[in-house]
Amino acid sequence: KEATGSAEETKTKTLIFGGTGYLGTYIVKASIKLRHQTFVYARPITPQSSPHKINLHHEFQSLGVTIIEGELDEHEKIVATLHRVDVVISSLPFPQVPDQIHIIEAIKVAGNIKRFIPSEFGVEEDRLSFLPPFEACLDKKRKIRREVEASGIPYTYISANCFGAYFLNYLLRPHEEHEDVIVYGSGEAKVLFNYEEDIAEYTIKVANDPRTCNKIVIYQMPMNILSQMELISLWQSKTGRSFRKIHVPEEELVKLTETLPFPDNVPASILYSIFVKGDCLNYELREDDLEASCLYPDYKYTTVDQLLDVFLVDPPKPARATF
Ligand SMILES: CCOC(=O)[C@H]1C[C@@H]1c1ccc(O)c(OC)c1
Repeated sequence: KEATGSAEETKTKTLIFGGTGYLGTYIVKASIKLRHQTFVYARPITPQSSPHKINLHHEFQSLGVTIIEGELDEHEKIVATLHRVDVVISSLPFPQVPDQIHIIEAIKVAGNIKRFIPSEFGVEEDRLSFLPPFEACLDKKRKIRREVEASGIPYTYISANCFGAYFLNYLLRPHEEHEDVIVYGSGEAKVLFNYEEDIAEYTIKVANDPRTCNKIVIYQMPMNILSQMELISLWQSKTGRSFRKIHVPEEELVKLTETLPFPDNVPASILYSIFVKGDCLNYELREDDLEASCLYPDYKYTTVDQLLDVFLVDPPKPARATF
C-alpha cells in the first residue's frame, strides 16, 4: 500500500492510561523521545505499591512526564486532565479494558480530544474468531470499539500482533538453563513478532497522523514474519546451540482451553490462535486498512533478527499478561 500525505506528526500533548504497564512504559518513553508533552494517568502510589511502580514514577518524573494520580472512576479528575491534553492512548491490560468506558464518558464531556487509541495492540479482533476463552477476552475489546464508534470520538484501532521481546522470552527462555524448546503445533505457521519499542513509536506517530483518523492500523512489518521453527533455527545459529524441540499437539492446546478454569485457560487459547492458526496473518488487508511500515517508510524498525542479537547479549526481562 502506498503511503500518501504527510508523515510528519504535529507535537501534541499526549495522555497515556496504563502508562506504568508492560507496553505502556514503552509508549511513555516513545512519546518523550518524539518530544511530545507527555502525561500519565496512574493509580496512586501507596506504601503497598511495588518497588517497580515507585521507581517508574520517579523515572517518568525525571524524564519530564506529568503524572496525575487517580482511579479510573474519578470522572471529574479525568475530565480536568483531558482539558490539558490533545491525544489519549490507553494500554490498559485485559482486566481493566471494560473500565475504559469511564475514559470514553470523560472524553465526551471534555469535548477537546483529537484522537483516542483504545487498548488493543494484539490480533485484529473484528476480522477473526477464536477459541472461547480468547473470544471472551476479545469481546471486552470489541465492546469498547462499539462504544467508541457510538460516541463519535475520533479514534484509531491498532493491531500490533505479537510483542517481539515478550514472545521471544516466552518461546526461547534465554534467562533459564534448558536443552529444549516447546513448539506449539507443527511450528510452521507464520507469526508476526514486532519489537515493543517499534510498536510504541509507531503508535505515537499514528496517534498524531491525520491519515489514520477513524481507521484500523495493522503493524505487519515484512521482516518480522516467521514461524516458530524459523525463529528457533535462527536462534540456534546465533547461539551455536541446538535445542530439542518438544511439540505440543494442537489437540492438547484445545483440551487445555476446555478443561482449565478461566483465566488459566486463556494462554492456551492464545497460543492456539497465534501459533497453530497463524491468526496474525489470517486475513487480507482491506482497501482502507493502513499498515505501519508503509505509512512511515523512512522509520527503520528493529527486525526479529536484530532483536535476537539483542537477546544474545542482554535479553529484556520476561513478562506475563493478566486476563
Ligand atoms: C501465550 C500467552 O499470551 C499472552 O500472554 C498474551 C499477551 C498475548 C496476547 C494477548 C492478546 C492478543 O490480542 C495477542 O495478539 C497477538 C496476544
